[in-house]
Amino acid sequence: MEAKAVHSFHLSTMVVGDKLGRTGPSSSLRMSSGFVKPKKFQGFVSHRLSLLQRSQQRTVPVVVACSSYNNIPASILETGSFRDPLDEEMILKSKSQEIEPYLNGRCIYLVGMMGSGKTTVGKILSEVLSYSFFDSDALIEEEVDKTSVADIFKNYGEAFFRNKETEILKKLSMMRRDVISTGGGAVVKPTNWKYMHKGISVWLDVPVEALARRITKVGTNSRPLLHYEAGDAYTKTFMRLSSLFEERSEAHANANARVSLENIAAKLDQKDASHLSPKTIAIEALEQINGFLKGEDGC
Ligand SMILES: Nc1ncnc2c1ncn2[C@@H]1O[C@H](COP(=O)(O)OP(=O)(O)O)[C@@H](O)[C@H]1O
Ligand SMILES: O=C(O)C1=C[C@@H](OP(=O)(O)O)[C@@H](O)[C@H](O)C1
Repeated sequence: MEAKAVHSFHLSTMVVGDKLGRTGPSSSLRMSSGFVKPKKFQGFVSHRLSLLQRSQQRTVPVVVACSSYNNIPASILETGSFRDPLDEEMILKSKSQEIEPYLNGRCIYLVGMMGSGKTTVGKILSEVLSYSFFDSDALIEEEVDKTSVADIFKNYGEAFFRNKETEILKKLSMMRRDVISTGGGAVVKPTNWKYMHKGISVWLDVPVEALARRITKVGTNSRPLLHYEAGDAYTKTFMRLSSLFEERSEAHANANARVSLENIAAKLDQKDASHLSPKTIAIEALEQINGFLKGEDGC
């Protein structure tokens, strides 16, 4: 998780978390103007639940259109080149408009290894879908008296953190219209899947080399599971991530949709998956979600 930008969304709350380079309490819950800031996550949950009850009175039929890319020039579709930022914006808008009604308000859970871009891509998705964005690590930090994930691991142990993670996912599973960046280890517990399957889960599948490069660049302060190996920063991060990736590969496959950076690079005729922009990855996520929705609808 790394969340540096502060966005405000139309609904009610948004989490701002920045685990990297934080020294003290690391995140806060923000309410848009007109609402009283709750002390705890519980406050925002009850507020969101009342919104949910109101919104449930209006339901959208789940019918998925099998046609796609209505507003996108054929030249872009043929080349598959998303490099021009304006093209990327246009495709993001078009694809999100296409799937938004068929999501029927369901939340999107981003799962994947540490550093896979769940926070970065999650924020892009939440903006284009007009969803709220939540980071489950930041919510846990808020609940544990604004204690950083690293300090929660140090002071209370991993099991305590994992229980909090499950509690948070349970609460989030009652929400609608949220994009949720989960912690990398959330995939391991079957109970967490029970909650995440209330929405649509998307696995960001990033090669371990790219993960290790990203994390080495920003440091491992906020990622306590990477604190144990010996050696130079890249090698120890790579080694630890490789074994975690191995342990979690089956669990990742529970996700409804998979966004493989290697597949995107192949589609775009690019050699290196690590140069794909977050928006290009978000576009692929919308495409894979669309594929999942079509499958649900029998298209
Ligand atoms: N597509 C990308 N290309 C390069 N760097 C990226 C990309 N996506 C994310 N990053 C960087 O990788 C780091 C981890 O990203 P983040 O979104 O916090 O991952 P996660 O939430 O999965 O842990 C951040 O420094 C972020 O800026
Ligand atoms: O992979 C993991 O087990 C973890 C990933 C972290 O989240 P990010 O994936 O957001 O870094 C955080 O939940 C914690 O350090 C444990």
